Amino acid sequence: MAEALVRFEGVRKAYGPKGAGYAVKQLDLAVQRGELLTLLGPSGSGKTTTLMMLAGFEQPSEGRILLEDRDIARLPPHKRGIGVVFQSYALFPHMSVAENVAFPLEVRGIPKADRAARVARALSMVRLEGFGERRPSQLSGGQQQRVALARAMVFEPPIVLLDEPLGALDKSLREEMQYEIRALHQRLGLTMMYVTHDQAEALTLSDRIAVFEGGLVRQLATPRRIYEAPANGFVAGFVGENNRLPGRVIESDGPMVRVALDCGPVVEARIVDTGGAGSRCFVAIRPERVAVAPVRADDLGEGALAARLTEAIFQGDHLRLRLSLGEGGELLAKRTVGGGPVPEIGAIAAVAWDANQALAFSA
Ligand SMILES: Nc1ncnc2c1ncn2[C@@H]1O[C@H](COP(=O)(O)OP(=O)(O)OP(=O)(O)O)[C@@H](O)[C@H]1O
Repeated sequence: MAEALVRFEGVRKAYGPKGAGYAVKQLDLAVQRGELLTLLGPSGSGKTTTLMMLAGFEQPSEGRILLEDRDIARLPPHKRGIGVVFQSYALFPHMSVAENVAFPLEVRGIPKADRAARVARALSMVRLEGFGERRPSQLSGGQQQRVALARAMVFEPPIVLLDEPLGALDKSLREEMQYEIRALHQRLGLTMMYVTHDQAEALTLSDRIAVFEGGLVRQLATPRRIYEAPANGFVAGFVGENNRLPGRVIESDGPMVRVALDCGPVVEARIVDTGGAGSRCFVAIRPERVAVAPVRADDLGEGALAARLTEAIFQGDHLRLRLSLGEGGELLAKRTVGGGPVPEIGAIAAVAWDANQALAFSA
């Protein structure tokens, strides 16, 4: 069992009077030593509030926060020894890069003689050797964010918190920095808590992801499990693309359920959290799991459904196919380029998927 570095125990947070609602409703969460844990969720779901309570800029209304088994709820931020990186780089513009990185050491009373070597080491970790004399304004956005990262790591904190640190960067730089942060985390064995609303970023970076909604963690698991085995309809819809086919439960049989889709067809799916016969539900199936083939001689093939291809968009490594299914149903499929014949636009196509890959959620 990995060891917990940080523990949130029964934490709740109301900003105003409690009757007005909680920004964090109930949080029991352990961050393991050496892991990169991402808090992922839509705007307003409580991610930043959680991070701020750990950093010490907000106080929980209830519950305890433990760092290395010590309750830190009453400690001010600078006594917690936690590194924080925000979206806005928050570098001091009038100081050089080296002075910015040295600042946390100065505040902690590290002798001047020791500072230079530690600053140089932190700058080399983020590949900014030789940039120490520059001012932040003489650096690109990505470089400034690396300085902020160096400043958060220079005093070797037990955990580094990052709140949408790449939010201000353009897409390609963002992706490059994601790999850099991940590499840094792995190389140094750093424990990190990372906030983002970008699910692709969370999948790329994380050891584990906590998916937030409405002040609650809806699932806590590895990126792979979050993607392949979402615990509820919210996670299925929020992480990655998913077809959502509404319908009604006909009957369940062991782990499987038969669903009459609102658009007409009856399909089988694996039960996640559906109710009994007659209850509303939806079936989620990933676009890459939907096989699409031209119909030959009016024969759909066993287990396939008939759908009309309405759109095919070339996206380089794959085709995005849009299909209409039955009465008013819409289905998205992805297939690799060169992966067999594609039906013509407007033609009836045979669509099929493995029933085990279709997940049924209560609606
Ligand atoms: N200082 C504050 N005073 C009052 N309410 C706040 C404050 N900060 C956040 N809230 C409210 O608490 C809830 C959770 O906000 P929080 O910033 O934690 O969400 P988030 O998931 O980080 O969203 P975002 O991605 O937009 O930053 C929201 O409803 C928000 O309006």
